[in-house]
Amino acid sequence: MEISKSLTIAGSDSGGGAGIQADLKTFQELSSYGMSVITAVTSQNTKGVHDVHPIPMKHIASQLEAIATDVNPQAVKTGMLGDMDTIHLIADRVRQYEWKNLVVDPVMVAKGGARLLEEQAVSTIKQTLIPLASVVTPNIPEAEALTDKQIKTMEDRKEAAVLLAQMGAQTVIIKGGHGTEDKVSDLLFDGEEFTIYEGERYSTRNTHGTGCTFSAAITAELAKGNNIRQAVTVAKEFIELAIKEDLHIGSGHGPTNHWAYNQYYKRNGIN
Ligand SMILES: Nc1ncnc2c1ncn2[C@@H]1O[C@H](COP(=O)(O)OP(=O)(O)OP(=O)(O)O)[C@@H](O)[C@H]1O
Ligand SMILES: Cc1ncc(COP(=O)(O)O)c(N)n1
Repeated sequence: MEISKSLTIAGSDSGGGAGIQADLKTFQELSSYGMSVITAVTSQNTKGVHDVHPIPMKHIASQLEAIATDVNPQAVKTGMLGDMDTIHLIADRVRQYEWKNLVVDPVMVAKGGARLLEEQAVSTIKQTLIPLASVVTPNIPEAEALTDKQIKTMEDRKEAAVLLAQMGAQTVIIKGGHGTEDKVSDLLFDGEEFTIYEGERYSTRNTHGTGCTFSAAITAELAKGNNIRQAVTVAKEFIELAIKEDLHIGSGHGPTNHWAYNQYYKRNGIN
């Protein structure tokens, strides 16, 4: 059996809850071999982002090349990209290396409020990365920034999803973590049909890196050859358990529990 390989192109979170660290933990838990291209090193903990060191463009390019010339991933996700030049470089290399199953998580602002993408680069994501995306996974504020529309109701979310599909994404998932309903609902649009994934909204501060973890789980499942709906079903279960069975690490917004999914199945005697 061929081993599935997943690549994340994102920022490092020294606190271990989001970014590259959340992605690699998720790939590992879902049995996909994880690789990384680091775009920036953040000094970060559960209380916030304290410093950001962007990786020089030349070195981002050489990380991408090192992977492409040896071990090709079956699925790739992007997270924190920082600026326009980095986005252009990544879009260029994804095309050049013919990488398929691109999951674009358009990370813009950290939970604590620090900007992880310069404001002018939002339009670069729209123009260069979304047209290459198999899936784009904005949260509600990111969907508003990408479509220039306020999102209050489910109808607004559907309109935004259609606009994002018109920009070229094959599938759009607008995540509902920032919504105000009692239940949390993620909206999927595949260009034809809408599907709402509704689940319990857990009351916890430990939601640092939920978006990174969710998109990484989709990536790992696509790398294994699953289709998008199968991948989202696993990713929803993975993130729900990771939030529900939280770890209480740090004194701010703690990370999610990346091993909860596998522990749940072990507890229930399923391997
Ligand atoms: N309190 C919660 N209870 C249950 N599920 C949640 C909760 N918060 C978020 N989720 C789920 O987590 C996933 C990520 O959603 P969210 O909207 O929080 O993304 P995000 O804002 O990009 O995350 P982050 O910026 O923390 O990485 C979605 O599947 C969403 O439904
Ligand atoms: C390197 C990196 N990537 C992504 C996030 C977003 O996660 P959150 O919105 O939970 O802070 C982050 N804080 N840091």
